[in-house]
Amino acid sequence: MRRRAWRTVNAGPAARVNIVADQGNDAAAVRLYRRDRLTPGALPQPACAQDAFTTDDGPGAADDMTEARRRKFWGWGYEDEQPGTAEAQKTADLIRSVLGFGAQHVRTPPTVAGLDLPEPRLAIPDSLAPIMTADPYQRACHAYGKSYRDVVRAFHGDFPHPPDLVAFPRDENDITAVLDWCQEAGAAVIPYGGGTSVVGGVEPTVADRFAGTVTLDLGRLDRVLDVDMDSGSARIQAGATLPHADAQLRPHGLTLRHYPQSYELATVGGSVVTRAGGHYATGRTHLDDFVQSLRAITPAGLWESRRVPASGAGPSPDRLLIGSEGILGVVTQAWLRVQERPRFRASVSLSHPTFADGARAARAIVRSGLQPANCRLLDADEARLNGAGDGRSALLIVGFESAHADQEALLTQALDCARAHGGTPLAAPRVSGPHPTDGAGSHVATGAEGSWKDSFQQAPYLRDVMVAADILVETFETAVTWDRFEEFDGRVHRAAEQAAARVCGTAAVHRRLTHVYPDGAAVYYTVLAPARRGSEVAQWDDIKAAVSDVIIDAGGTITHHHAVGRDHRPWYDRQRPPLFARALRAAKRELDPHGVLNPGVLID
Ligand SMILES: Cc1cc2nc3c(=O)[nH]c(=O)nc-3n(C[C@H](O)[C@H](O)[C@H](O)COP(=O)(O)OP(=O)(O)OC[C@H]3O[C@@H](n4cnc5c(N)ncnc54)[C@H](O)[C@@H]3O)c2cc1C
Repeated sequence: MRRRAWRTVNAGPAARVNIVADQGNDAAAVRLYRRDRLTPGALPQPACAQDAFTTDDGPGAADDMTEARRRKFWGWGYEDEQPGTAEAQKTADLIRSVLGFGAQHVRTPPTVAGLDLPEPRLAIPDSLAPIMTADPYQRACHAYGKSYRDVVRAFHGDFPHPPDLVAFPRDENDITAVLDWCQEAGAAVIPYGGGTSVVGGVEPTVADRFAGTVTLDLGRLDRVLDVDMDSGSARIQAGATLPHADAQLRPHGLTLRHYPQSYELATVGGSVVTRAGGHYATGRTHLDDFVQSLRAITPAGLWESRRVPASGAGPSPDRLLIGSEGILGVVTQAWLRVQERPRFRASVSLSHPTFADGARAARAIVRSGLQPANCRLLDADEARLNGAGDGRSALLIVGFESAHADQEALLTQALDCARAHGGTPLAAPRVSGPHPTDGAGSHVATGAEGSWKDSFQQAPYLRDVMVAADILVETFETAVTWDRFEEFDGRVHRAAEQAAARVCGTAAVHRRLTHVYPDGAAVYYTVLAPARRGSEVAQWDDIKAAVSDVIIDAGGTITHHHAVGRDHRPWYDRQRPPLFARALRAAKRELDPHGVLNPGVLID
């Protein structure tokens, strides 16, 4: 007999968290979502920690944060979204009932007052006092990215190397001034966008030769500066969060349509330099393809590329900065290709007997020339955990969208491909449009598709609760060509299951295809296991090393969209051609002669 329990939790003035537990005999799902937010494009600009600064702020302004909406310094989202202990306990109990492991009692998160941060090794120079701070909250906030190992360490109050200072430049002159001062002072500079890196990209762990570290938070550079309606492009400052960029494009009927799972907090600049992948399964989904031209401040001066729709003039300057992860320069603005808001949509969800069957269907769809906006395959366990299946079959979600044309015929074609590979539609296809350009009354995901979408958007919030409940939850991702796909996926999945079971005693490893290409696919694995309090990072590092070795040995990439940072270095070093590493080092020497920009990332 199925039981459905609704619980509503007030988690703060702006947050109402609804927890849905949908439990059957052998199937259970936990979903946690906030209805008032998380609709891409409709989000208000989140006031960031750094928004407390205005251009009129004087020295030490960071200490006065009372009016600002502050990000959690240890986890995902904002302080006012953090549920109280009783509410977190209820959520944790539900999760434990689904997974079968987790602590009986959740731990309470740390407070800034309880932190024992090392003293800053650098003193703020008078010239930079209006934009720099050594405030403990800001230092803690900028000490880590948002991977599991980051959240765990922050949750434990473990902050051995926060940045000594945090700078909030107001313009490019400020960036130049910070870079100049850091070169003189022998300090390393860590460019910082939304801080959502999951690969140690913003963690200020640098060699002893540096006198200290300064994190350069781009959050004040957050405007859409120009919109070119004729060419369908916009000039956007690097520090704009993706929702804030979208909110500024919306009055023009435009959108970035770049939706990483970290959409809420990630920035335009951070996405460009990490070669981020949005969750459009095909077509234009990588930031690489959005970029028309870039502007950056390097320690050696200004870098700006010419804005043209395409060019055959030698190696692309933009391609050197895209993916440079803050080691070559600080990207300050980008001309990006933007899109008209979609008005027509069509989608369907299908069950497939196995993950491999579903993958063959996805391959057939993209090989036939179709470019669905969504073509996401969840294995049976992943579907169940997301409340989108009973754990017996894989789930394929296919969706099309367009600003101009009805999508029904394309969906029918995709449906035929999927059926030919054992797919069974779970419900009648949904076709809608034309919707108004403001998105009102548009296609709302329902059924399995809706369940998956809710879970997808809420995953980072849920992870904070899992950390408090001693549940290890982390993901890794890769990509491989179709000719090797099934063997590769089998090897990696087995390696993850074995490593997680060896390290944690028991574990669940789920996977999904996040992106499908005519020549291959990106696979994304989620590991859930009981964590040993105090050993979580060692546990994860052990599992991660085992699976990363297999990924590289089996011919995959160490990352499809999470970037390299510091954490992926050992495997990236094996993946890239040695001569390329030398060429990259030479470029860095030219642009950053003192090597102050993000040392340890990508190269030494
Ligand atoms: C829950 C979760 C889900 C995620 N989902 C996705 C996903 O779906 N797709 C995806 O691609 N990634 C995903 N990520 C990873 C992360 O969100 C991306 O790498 C994102 O692009 C980082 O953007 P950011 O603004 O937060 O950059 P940050 O984390 O601040 O920085 C990332 C790197 O870029 C550098 N940097 C930042 N801004 C600049 C700048 N202006 N100039 C020069 N260097 C800069 C930093 O030094 C660092 O090395 C996810 C992360 C989390 C926590």
